[in-house]
Order: sequence, then structure tokens, then C-alpha cells
Amino acid sequence: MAPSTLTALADEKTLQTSFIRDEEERPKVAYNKFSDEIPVISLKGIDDVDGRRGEICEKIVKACEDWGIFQVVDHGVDAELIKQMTTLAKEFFALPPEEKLRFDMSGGKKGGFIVSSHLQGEVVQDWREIVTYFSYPIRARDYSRWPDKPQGWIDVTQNYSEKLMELACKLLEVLSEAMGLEKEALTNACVDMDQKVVVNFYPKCPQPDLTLGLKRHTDPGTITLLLQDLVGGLQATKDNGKTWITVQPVEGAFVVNLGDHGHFLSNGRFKNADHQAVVNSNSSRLSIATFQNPAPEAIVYPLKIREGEKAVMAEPITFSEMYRRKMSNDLELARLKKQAKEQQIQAEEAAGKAKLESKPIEEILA
Ligand SMILES: O=C1C[C@@H](c2ccc(O)c(O)c2)Oc2cc(O)cc(O)c21
Ligand SMILES: O=C(O)CCC(=O)C(=O)O
Ligand SMILES: [Fe+2]
Repeated sequence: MAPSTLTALADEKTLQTSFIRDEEERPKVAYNKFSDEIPVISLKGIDDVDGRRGEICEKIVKACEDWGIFQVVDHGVDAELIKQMTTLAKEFFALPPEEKLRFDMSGGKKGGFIVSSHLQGEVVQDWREIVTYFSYPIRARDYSRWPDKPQGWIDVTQNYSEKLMELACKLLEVLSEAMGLEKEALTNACVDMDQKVVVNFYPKCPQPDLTLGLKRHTDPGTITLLLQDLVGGLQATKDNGKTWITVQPVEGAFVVNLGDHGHFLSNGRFKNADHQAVVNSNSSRLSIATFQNPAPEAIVYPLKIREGEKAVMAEPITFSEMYRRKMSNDLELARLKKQAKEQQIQAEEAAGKAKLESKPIEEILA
């Protein structure tokens, strides 16, 4: 069971065992050893069809083929709005536990506050608190699950969601063109675009080398726009976890992660970003992930299969089925890992006992 909030645990000297990860899962690179491998792309001139658009498009394609990640600046989202959003988010996490827990979503509620993970049944806990809103489609908004504190939060969040939806649609147009399709192809494939905002708060951690803020994963949707502060902690791998890099935080930039849906629609040409978040003992960290997903009933299947290529999917399925399979695979994997670990401990204990039993009593007592 995850604790109700992390505030109390952050002041302890050692980490509770429920947060301790297996050695191979622990961070391999420091949270502040930044890499410049992920390109930072200016979107200035993106609407000049005969000008900068082609050049921007080329840079995005390369980044998607390489990592499934790039950063964007000059994106048109007002810096003041970004500041308000991050300031209010920090104020929310600084509220007393009972205020945050008024929006507790641990019973499976759609939106609100939770410690560690949105997934029930995770074996090891993530070192994070989250608050999440389902912001699109607008008709499905349930404002009773949007915190009413700090004051002004709902207005700012609405505005932020709208501006990020506009930016995401712009990026999806470029990605469609990059796939050699009509610019509406990706938004059409989403049927009615869903948007979910997840604000991640990673408190300072007493033993950051033993745990993760958010375990390794790929995002399920089409693209995710991630706003992070300047602390650092977002890490990515492109060799299945052998080596990792820490993404250089850039003030006011959005990190764009391609998700599983985007990966499948491109028939695997564009990577789904394989990433995680690490924590540290010096400062807390905030990131805001805006997940742009297709409608649950949207059909997931490659939009274009190039000559000589095979489809990366066996059959078309709905996005909700794709999401369900992903989550149950993730949980099953974690369960099998836990089982294997328990069996290994039991085998080691049994071997130790057998060794002891085979010794003469004089040797044991010596
Ligand atoms: O919090 C997240 C992060 C991310 C995610 C995906 C899959 C995982 O197994 C995992 O541990 C994290 O994507 C999300 C997608 C959602 O719909 C909600 C989330 O809270 C998240
Ligand atoms: O906090 C971060 O840097 C990563 C967050 C993330 O990957 C997510 O919310 O899906
Ligand atoms: Fe993610």
C-alpha cells in the first residue's frame, strides 16, 4: 500500500522498503549530468509553408526516428501562463495532507490526487505524488475532481489545457506530413482527441540511488508534452535500458515524447520514447505531463506501411484495448519479477539451511 502522502517520508533518513527497486532498475546516471543528445527545436516560422516548415519537419523526423523525443521552444505558449501553472501546482503540493486527500483517487476515481502511481497493484512504489485532470473532450470534464485550491487553479488549468491542445494539434500536423500523409491524418486517426494533464511532484528523497520517481515506461498515447523545472531528472534510453541519458532542462521548453499510439501509427518508424524520472536528495522537482490520446474507440493500426515493410501490429484494435493490454502486461511483468525474486530468496535460504545441516555440530558451534 502506498502511504497517503510523501511529505512525512521525505524527512526520514532512510527509504521505506516499499520504494526500494531491484539493482538493475536503479538509476545509472546522475539526475544533473545533462546530455545534449535530445534536440531543442525552435518552432518559429512553423506556419511558413515555403519557409522554415520543411526544416523544422526534418529535425522532428530525425529526433522521432532516433529517440522518439525532442524539445520545442518558440512554441507560442505564453511564458506567463507557464509560470502561473507551475506556481499554482507547487502551491497545491505544499497544502496540508488532508487538503490534498480531499481529492484522493486511490479508490479508482477519475482524476484527483494520489501517491506513487495511477496503476493499482504495482509492486514497488514510485517516489512521487500526482494530481491529474481529464481535460478533453470538454463534455467529459468532471470539475468535482479538479482541486479548488489554490485559488485560481481551475481557470489557469483550463487555459493551459486549451493552449497545449493547440500546440499538440500543430505538432501532429507536422508529424502527419513527416509520414507522407495529409496534415489532418493523425488528428483524424484520434477521432476526438482526449487530453489528460498529470502534474508530477517528486519530493526530496533520502536515498535517491535506491529508487525512481517514476519507473521506466513508454507513454500510451499519441504524444505527450512535458514541462519540467530546471532541477533535472527526466532520463531516456534508446538501447533497451543498457545506457541512459538525463535530458537537459530548458526553461520554458516542452519535451515532446512520442507514445505507443504514435509509434504504431507510424508502423514503428518513429520510436515510442523509453523513459523514466529519477529523484535526488537536494531538491524537490515538478513536471507537468499533458497526454494527448486518441478517443477510446479510435482504431489503432499503421496509417501507412511502406514498400517492403510488414505491419508492426497483428490486427487493428481500439485504443482502449491497446491501453488495457499495455497496463495488464506492465502489471504482469512486475508480478512475475516479484515472484522470481521471492523464489530466489527462498532457494538461497534453503541452500543455506542445507549447508548448515550437513555440517558436524562441532563446526556449527565453533
Ligand atoms: O503517470 C503516468 C505515466 C505514464 C505511465 C505509463 C505506463 C506505466 O506503466 C507507468 O508506470 C506510467 O503514462 C500515464 C498514462 C496515464 O493514462 C496516466 C498516468 O498517470 C500516466
Ligand atoms: O517527470 C518526468 O520527467 C517524467 C514524467 C513522465 O514521464 C510522465 O508523467 O509520463
Ligand atoms: Fe512518461
